[in-house]
Amino acid sequence: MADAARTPLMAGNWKMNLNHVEAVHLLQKLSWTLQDKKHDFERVEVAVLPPFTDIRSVQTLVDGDRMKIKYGAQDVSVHDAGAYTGEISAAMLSKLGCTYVLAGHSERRQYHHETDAVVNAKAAKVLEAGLIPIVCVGEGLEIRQADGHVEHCVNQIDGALVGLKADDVRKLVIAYEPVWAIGTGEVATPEDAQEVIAGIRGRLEETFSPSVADSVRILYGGSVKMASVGGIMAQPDVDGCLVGGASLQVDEFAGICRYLDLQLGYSS
Ligand SMILES: O=C(CO)COP(=O)(O)O
Repeated sequence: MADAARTPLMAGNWKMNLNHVEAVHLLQKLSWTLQDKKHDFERVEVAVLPPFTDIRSVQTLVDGDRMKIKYGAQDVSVHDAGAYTGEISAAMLSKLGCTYVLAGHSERRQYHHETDAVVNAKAAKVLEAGLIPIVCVGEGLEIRQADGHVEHCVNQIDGALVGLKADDVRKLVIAYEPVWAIGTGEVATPEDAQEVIAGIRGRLEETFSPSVADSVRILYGGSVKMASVGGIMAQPDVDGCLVGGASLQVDEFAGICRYLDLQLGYSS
């Protein structure tokens, strides 16, 4: 089990799915399901990361129903304001009540050529706006096969966190998502997840301090399902999951959020 001082976080990355009407339906159902099962949000935090166009509707619903589900965005601009057509600033996301913002998801790195320097600039903007970046790292299949996965992810972390203050790093969330496990049904073994996540935590200790390393929540992502979440969460350094496909299915995502209850054999 992960350190009890770090509250587990289950975050659903909806990617480019669900318009704002569908988003409201899914979130309402998720909230009812978790409420019905008396989910303790202090014990396992739950968040959703909808497309930008859904966030205002999500905010209205969360505020109106006083939901304890948190929400955030999948990306952010490195700029503050001005002539940057199509961009969304961290301040705009803050105004919408976001808690989290993904920085450097592998799909952004792959399709939009985001480098570690860009991810670093995005993380800094998110922190400046008082929000929490979820900094994503992960290796492709070739790197894994060449046994370079821990080094690769640790280097990505070095690049993404350069210049950040220890007190800011303490607040952030990191997600380890092996690219070969995203959307493939190919879930990393719990030991695979633990190996890389422990490597990242070790590097945080070296670069910052043991107390910073102990504070940072590090999630696993890649084909997480209700059936696999228990084994992953049993690892000492894994503090939650970043869930893609399964977060679009209410029962599946609610089951992932309720992994502790289901393990303890409470009603399912
Ligand atoms: O990329 C992911 C979450 O950010 C993982 O996606 P899947 O859970 O669909 O593999």
